[in-house]
Amino acid sequence: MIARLSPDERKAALATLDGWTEAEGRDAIARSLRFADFAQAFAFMTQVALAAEKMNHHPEWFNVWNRIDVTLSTHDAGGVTQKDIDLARAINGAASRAGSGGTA
Ligand SMILES: C[C@H](O)[C@H](O)[C@H]1CNC2=NC(N)=NC(=O)C2=N1
Repeated sequence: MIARLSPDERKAALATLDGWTEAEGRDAIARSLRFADFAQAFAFMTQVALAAEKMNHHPEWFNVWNRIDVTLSTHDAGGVTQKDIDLARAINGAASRAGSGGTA
């Protein structure tokens, strides 16, 4: 089973991930994104869903209209692992392609 990152490792990884922060009250990382409208937000979610399936690593997310709140943690490990960092990087790539670099 993949190991959780240490607090220092997690901090170092977050420093390379625009828009991501430590989640409140749990061993997870989080980012909020805002798009032009719901259609753009949902198109982004579709891209991320395909990448998540490929990686077999899935986000916890909440969407209302043009906003998406994403939280990443590795359930099997009970905290943040390299898989979450990799998925966060894929999410940032999809966000910049979808025209939202902005953190809500
Ligand atoms: C059986 C399946 O491979 C596992 O449940 C995968 C699926 N996607 C996952 N996603 C996340 N975020 N954490 C996991 O531990 C995880 N495990």
